[in-house]
Amino acid sequence: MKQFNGAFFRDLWRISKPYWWHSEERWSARGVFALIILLNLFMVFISYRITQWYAVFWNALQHFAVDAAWHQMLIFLLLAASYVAAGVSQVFFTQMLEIRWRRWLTRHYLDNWLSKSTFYHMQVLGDGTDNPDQRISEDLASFTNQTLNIIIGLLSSVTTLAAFVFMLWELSAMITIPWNGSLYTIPGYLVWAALIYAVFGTILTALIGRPLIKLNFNQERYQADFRFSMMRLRENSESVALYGGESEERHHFLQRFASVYANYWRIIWRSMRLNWWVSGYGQAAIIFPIIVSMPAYFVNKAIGIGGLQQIASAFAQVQGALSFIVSSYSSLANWHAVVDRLRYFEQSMEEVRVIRETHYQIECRDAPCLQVRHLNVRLPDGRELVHDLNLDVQRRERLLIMGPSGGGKSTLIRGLAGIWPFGDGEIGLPKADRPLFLPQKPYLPLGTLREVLVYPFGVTDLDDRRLQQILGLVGMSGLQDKLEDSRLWSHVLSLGEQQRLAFARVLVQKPRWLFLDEASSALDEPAECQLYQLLIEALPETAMISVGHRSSLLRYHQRCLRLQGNGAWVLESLPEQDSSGGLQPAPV
Ligand SMILES: Nc1ncnc2c1ncn2[C@@H]1O[C@H](COP(=O)(O)OP(=O)(O)OP(=O)(O)O)[C@@H](O)[C@H]1O
Repeated sequence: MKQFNGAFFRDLWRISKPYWWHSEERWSARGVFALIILLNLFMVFISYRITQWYAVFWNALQHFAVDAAWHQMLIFLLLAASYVAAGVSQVFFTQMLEIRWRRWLTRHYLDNWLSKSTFYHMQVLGDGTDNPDQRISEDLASFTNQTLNIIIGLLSSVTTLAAFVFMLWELSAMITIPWNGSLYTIPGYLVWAALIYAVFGTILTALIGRPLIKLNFNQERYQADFRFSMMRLRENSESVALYGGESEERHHFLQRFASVYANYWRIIWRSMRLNWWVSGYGQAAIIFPIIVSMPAYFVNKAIGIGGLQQIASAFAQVQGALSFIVSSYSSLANWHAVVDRLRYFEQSMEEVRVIRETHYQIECRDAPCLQVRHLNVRLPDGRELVHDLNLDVQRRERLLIMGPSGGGKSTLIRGLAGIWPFGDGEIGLPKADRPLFLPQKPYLPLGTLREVLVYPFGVTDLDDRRLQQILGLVGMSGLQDKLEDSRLWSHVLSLGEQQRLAFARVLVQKPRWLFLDEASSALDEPAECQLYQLLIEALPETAMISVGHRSSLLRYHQRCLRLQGNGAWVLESLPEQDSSGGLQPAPV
């Protein structure tokens, strides 16, 4: 699997194609890429000239030609300055292309991950992709960086090869090898020597370095798991502190870190073997061309020091290009691992999409009110939580959903929200109205209190005075002067206070259709009643569908849907509002 075979290149193409083929940036990206290639060609040309320069300069030195040597120094200055300018520009444009590509890919992946609640379905379906956040934040960065560097490196090697093989071939003609009293010339002798040297090196390096691909892949995964476990502690710091679960957590962290540690040792041993080989191979490359040209220098004196220098330099270029894979094996291994991880991530998003399309058969359509027809809600294993539900909820109407714990109330709400992928039937809602769903644990985004209040729609026509008034109404007057404060609100506020903020959100956004999934469960009964009363008075047009356990909620609703947990359900209408709380529901 971990080979640079057709499957790898197909994956690489699949990840790269949208940007280079379809994106709105494709032309500018191609233009910058072409510029990088041109700069590269220019650099190869300069290298070629410098290699020729070696011969002239060293021969001038050998013959004590002072003027010629100084003249060559000047030429070298010009060549070196051009090389440096081209090199710096090439790095600049490569980095520019890299960050632009990364920006585009990040948006693209975020769109796919966030669209149609894919992030949620990946979690619900227990999909195997670990740490999607890391895929998007880190792997995309490595992918763009490594892909560009490796491809540009490869192109550079090919052009270098093309230029220097020719030179080396010509230089080979100068080398004659004495054998059995005669002198022999082998056409392309130096090219063959470089080829054998590089192929031999590449094969051995591939053999020694191949396990690094899997090891690097695992290392990233273990590190992400380790980091994720600590992130969970941060999120649940209070609960862990209250449970006194520190030693258990510590044990858990160290267990995860043990995998990081053990795998890293494997990488160290494997890298050490590889480094022995790569370093030795690199050192030998300095002396190897001199050894193969020695007969020409010592035996038949066909070349001077200049020729020897030129051969060494040209050989180094050819061998360097041929052994591109040799010198960058570990980055190729990393690259492979990054491409694999992105492919798994894409594949998981795709699988979730397919499951959603095959299992999710709830048709959502436009309707004058909430209309539920033949709705079946199931668990992933096929067990039915709600069977053949038929129900209409009109504007201004309020429905309470009750039932045993684990009976499927929240799952039904998820189904009504269109995010639960297992079920079929029909749900109608007025398309123009944006329903608001309040879960039991309100989500408070990072940002100012104002941003928390206007989440998720982001805008409000209400001024500060009205927002402060709303905060007062939901019993959060202590926050009235903190609209611009940016804090980790979910950590600062108690669950009850967070639920009060969620009610404030309802008053800010005034939805026509409001779904409350135990949205007041952390409040005491009087506070819960007060908030319900407030909503009913402030939003008389709004239809409310609540999930709750407390019978005190019955008085705020006109009907009650009781789920039995085995698919069966009963719809009851409730007597008119009774402030005494003594309600006796009557079956419909
Ligand atoms: N992602 C999931 N995969 C498998 N089963 C699930 C998943 N989510 C929920 N369930 C199961 O679905 C059943 C109904 O869960 P749900 O949260 O809807 O119950 P509930 O009636 O809202 O319970 P409670 O009153 O305790 O909040 C439970 O048995 C639960 O374990």
